[in-house]
Amino acid sequence: MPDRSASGVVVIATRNKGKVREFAHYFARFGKEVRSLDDFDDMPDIVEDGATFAANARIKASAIAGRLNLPVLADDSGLCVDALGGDPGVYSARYAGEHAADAANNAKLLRELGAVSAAAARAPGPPDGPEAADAAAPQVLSTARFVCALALVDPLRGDTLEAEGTCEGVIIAEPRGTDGFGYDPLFYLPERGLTMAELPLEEKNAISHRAAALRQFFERHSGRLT
Ligand SMILES: O=P(O)(O)OP(=O)(O)OP(=O)(O)OC[C@H]1O[C@@H](n2cnc3c(O)ncnc32)[C@H](O)[C@@H]1O
Ligand SMILES: [Mg+2]
Repeated sequence: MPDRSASGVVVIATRNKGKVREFAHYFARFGKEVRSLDDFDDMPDIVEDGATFAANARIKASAIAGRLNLPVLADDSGLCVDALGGDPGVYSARYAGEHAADAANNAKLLRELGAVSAAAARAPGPPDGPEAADAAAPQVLSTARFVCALALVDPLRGDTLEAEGTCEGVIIAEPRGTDGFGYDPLFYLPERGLTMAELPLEEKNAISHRAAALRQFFERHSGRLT
């Protein structure tokens, strides 16, 4: 039977441009283009009130798949910080309030972790003194992980496929790097000596929680999105 869900396009139920960039890069290797909610008119606002990342991914995918009558992939993701008992978790996007900007969420994360601005705390010193030491060894505030849950709701086949991935790291006291989005500038990968925001897109896409979730998706459900 021909795969009626096969096409050159993957529809993703997201308005997050950072996610779209990463998915577009990822699916390009399969010759697939990505469409997001910004590419369609009259898409509903979705209330992400699930208790887990997986529940929210299912909510987003099924809301849009029902509207378009097409297979739709959704990503619900976030940051879980051990020193904060797993927060902000499913509240990552709205940690500093509904529609909060990334900078506000990052500032709140540092406040909750009790970080004083290193610039304010640092006593004046020789140019190659404390600053140079900071660049090599950032101040670590907590261990943490990014989590990504994926759900593909396919109304043509009547099924829902899921996968989940994580990426371990630590939260540092001062942001570094300008790539990526969200909490990337505060999420440091000790084995790389870089934050997620210092990695080029192709490297983030090789090691991130989103990449891990996609890998699991393809292992479990081979052929369904490619
Ligand atoms: O719901 P959609 O429309 O997909 O977009 P969103 O930004 O609201 O996405 P989520 O509800 O999944 O919330 C995820 C938040 O977690 C953070 N986050 C997720 N993945 C991240 C990543 O790869 N790097 C940095 N922060 C990330 C970031 O703050 C996101 O806004
Ligand atoms: Mg969201």
